[in-house]
Amino acid sequence: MLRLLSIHQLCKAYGGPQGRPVLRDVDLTLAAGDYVAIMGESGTGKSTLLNLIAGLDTPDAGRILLAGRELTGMGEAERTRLRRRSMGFVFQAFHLLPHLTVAQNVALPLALNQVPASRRRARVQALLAAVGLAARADSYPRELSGGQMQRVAVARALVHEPQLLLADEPTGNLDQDSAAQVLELLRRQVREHGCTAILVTHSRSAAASADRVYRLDAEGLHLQAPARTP
Ligand SMILES: Nc1ncnc2c1ncn2[C@@H]1O[C@H](COP(=O)(O)OP(=O)(O)OP(=O)(O)O)[C@@H](O)[C@H]1O
Repeated sequence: MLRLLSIHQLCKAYGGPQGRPVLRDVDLTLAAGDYVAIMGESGTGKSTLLNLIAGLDTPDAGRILLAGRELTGMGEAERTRLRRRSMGFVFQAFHLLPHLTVAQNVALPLALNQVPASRRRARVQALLAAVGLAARADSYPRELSGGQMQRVAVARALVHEPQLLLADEPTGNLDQDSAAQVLELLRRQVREHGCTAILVTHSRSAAASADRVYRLDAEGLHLQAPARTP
């Protein structure tokens, strides 16, 4: 099985290496197609870990490899290119651009990756159809419900076929029914795209949608639950 993400002995403190440690000796290995959840008390460093994996921040020690490429050895411009091309993001607060339509929001990663406009249209339509929002392509985010906005965000996160999807508390702003719908959709889409996904969540029911659940605490990242039956 192809090893998609390898994290070795990752350490991060804020205020420099002598500052307050947040992550200590974190290890994680994910195969292509893995869908895992990370839980943990508030402040244990879950978002910090996602930021390091995304290359938005740099660790004090340790290594991160994505499909064999060492992120921790790259300069900022190369990390940005890799992030744009190979990663998709879903956030708690949706982060859709309010002045762009639904279709324009979904097309953003394609534009950033210089996919020709002629090829963007079909791809955006396919993704919007997949998340059940083909009829809302010309709507603006303010005209949608929270659950619909998050479905747009899922389409945007996958439209450029990233290898890795990072979702930080994607159901945190949703009611129970919308949360369940978004999780089901996320899982199905991740499977269909053959993507690897990390879901950070406080919600046990959200975590239960993953194949494995890890817990992050001051000692590191621990596997909490065995793989669920597919
Ligand atoms: N840029 C920063 N500068 C200084 N301290 C920071 C910074 N970002 C996060 N921290 C601190 O690092 C610790 C971990 O924060 P982080 O947001 O990663 O935790 P979390 O597990 O995601 O928390 P939550 O579940 O509440 O979102 C917290 O104590 C936080 O205050």
